[in-house]
Amino acid sequence: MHDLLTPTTGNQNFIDPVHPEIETYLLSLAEQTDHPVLLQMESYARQNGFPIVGRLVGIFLEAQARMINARRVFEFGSGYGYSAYWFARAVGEGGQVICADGNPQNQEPARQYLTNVNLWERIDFQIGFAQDIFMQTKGDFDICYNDADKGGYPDIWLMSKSRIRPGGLYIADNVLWHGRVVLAPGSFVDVKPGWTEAIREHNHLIFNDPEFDAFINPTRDGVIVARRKMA
Ligand SMILES: C[S@@+](CC[C@H](N)C(=O)[O-])C[C@H]1O[C@@H](n2cnc3c(N)ncnc32)[C@H](O)[C@@H]1O
Repeated sequence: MHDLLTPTTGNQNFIDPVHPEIETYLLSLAEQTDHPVLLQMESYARQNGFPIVGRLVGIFLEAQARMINARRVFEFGSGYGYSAYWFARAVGEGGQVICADGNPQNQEPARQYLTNVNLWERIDFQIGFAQDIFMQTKGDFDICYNDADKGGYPDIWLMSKSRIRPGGLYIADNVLWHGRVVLAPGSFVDVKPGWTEAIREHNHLIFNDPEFDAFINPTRDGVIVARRKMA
C-alpha cells in the first residue's frame, strides 16, 4: 500500500523507510490474509485517496493485539474501519474496539464493511473529536491506538498512558512522517505547520518515559509500540 498521505509539496526529500522492492516482497508474503472485504476496503482507500495503515501495518496491529490477549482497544482516528478490522479480529468474541472519528461520513462504510465480515458487533463507532470521546469513555484499555491528526500526538500520548493497563500497549502510526523527523526544520513544507515537531516531541516523550518500553517498527511510515511495564 503506497502512502496516501504523501503531501503535494513538491519537496522530494522524503525518505521511504522500506525500499519499494522489499515492500513488494513483504506484501507477497502477506497474501494469505487476503479477504474479499479487505480487498474492497483497500480499493476504497485507493479510489478515495484515503490514508489507511495498509496491509503490512494491519497485520502487525493484529499480531500485537493477539500477543497481549487484548480485549479492549481504543482508536483515535478510525477512518472507515480499516485498522479496526485488524484489531476487531484480535479481540475475539465479546471483545471491543472503540472507534473515534471526526468525520461522520466514515461511519456508514465502516458499518457496511465490518458487518460483512461479522466484526461489527465488536465495534463501538463514535463520531466526534477523539480526545473528547476518550475522556468521556470510562475504564482502562489493553491498547490505545493513535492515528489522528499529528498535531495532537503529544496530548493523545499524555492522556492515554495512564489508562493503559500494565502490560498493555500504546501504538501510533506515522511516527517517522515520511522521514521528515530527520529533516532540518525549515528545509521542507509540512502537511500542516507544526506536525513534524509534534511527532518528534511525541516520540521523545515516549522513549523517555520510565514506565514504558518503546520500539519503532519502520514498516511503511513508522509505527511506535510502547508497552507499559508491569508494576
Ligand atoms: C489516517 S486516517 C485513519 C485511518 C485508520 N486508522 C485506518 O488505518 O484505517 C485519520 C482519520 O482520523 C480522523 N481524525 C483525525 N484527527 C482526529 C481527531 N482528533 N478526532 C477524531 N478524528 C480524527 C480523520 O477524520 C480520519 O478519518
